[in-house]
Amino acid sequence: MESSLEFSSSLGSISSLISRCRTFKVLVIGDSGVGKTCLTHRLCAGEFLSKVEATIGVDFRERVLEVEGEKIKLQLWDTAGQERFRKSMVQQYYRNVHAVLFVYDVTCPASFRGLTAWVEECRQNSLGHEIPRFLIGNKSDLRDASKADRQVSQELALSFAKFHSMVFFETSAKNSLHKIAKGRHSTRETAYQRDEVEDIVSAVGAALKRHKKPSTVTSLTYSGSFKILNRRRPEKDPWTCC
Ligand SMILES: Nc1nc2c(ncn2[C@@H]2O[C@H](COP(=O)(O)OP(=O)(O)OP(=O)(O)O)[C@@H](O)[C@H]2O)c(=O)[nH]1
Repeated sequence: MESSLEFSSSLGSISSLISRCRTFKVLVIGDSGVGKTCLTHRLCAGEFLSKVEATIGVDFRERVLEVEGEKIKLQLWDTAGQERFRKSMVQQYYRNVHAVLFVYDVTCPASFRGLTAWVEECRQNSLGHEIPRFLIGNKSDLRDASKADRQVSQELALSFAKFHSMVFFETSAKNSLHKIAKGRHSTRETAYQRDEVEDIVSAVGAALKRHKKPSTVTSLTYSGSFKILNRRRPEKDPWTCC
């Protein structure tokens, strides 16, 4: 008897958790090859995806997090960067979006210039200015001071972000830990600051927590990824960036 009471009370707490968990659709857009798949995988699974193929249509990934005592679920829509793999789905991408992540590659100025077209696509699909927007410069692990003139500077990205009312982050899906040199002479004394990718998750979560029109989730919370399309993927084009 005691155990069945325990069972029903734990069922009760699970159902209250389910009914209280709000789901937010987060659209991830940017040129092909900037690292949207790797970044969303890192955001949800906490690791770098070493083998990737071009996204066809959309891949979904989910991350549950707690913000100020409330559990919320981010449903990340990892969209295709290549026009031929996205054109039939654009309207679905923009339906009921709660936040947008604009991703570019810091080592590829063309992908930064391409952001203007992504902003325009949002406008054409009637994305309101109240929707939180985040600008993410990915692949910071590939920054090379000797090639600064061929990379996207943080100052330039920051001014773009300010102009478009976006919150700016520079990160790496591969290695987002900041190195801090503690000693002058010893490389072994290198320490690491907190994970930037987690900072992005927290910032998105905090912005969405304040969102006025969330949807309530009706399924169990789940952290992981799943795909909408099950078509065979073609070989990924070689990255032809700057
Ligand atoms: N060094 C480094 N490589 C990365 C990083 N993120 C992604 N990559 C590499 O960049 C390439 C493209 O990554 P994807 O995540 O497939 O790019 P995408 O934007 O999803 O591309 P589409 O699906 O075509 O839109 C792959 O070879 C990744 O291994 C990063 O932070 N650092």
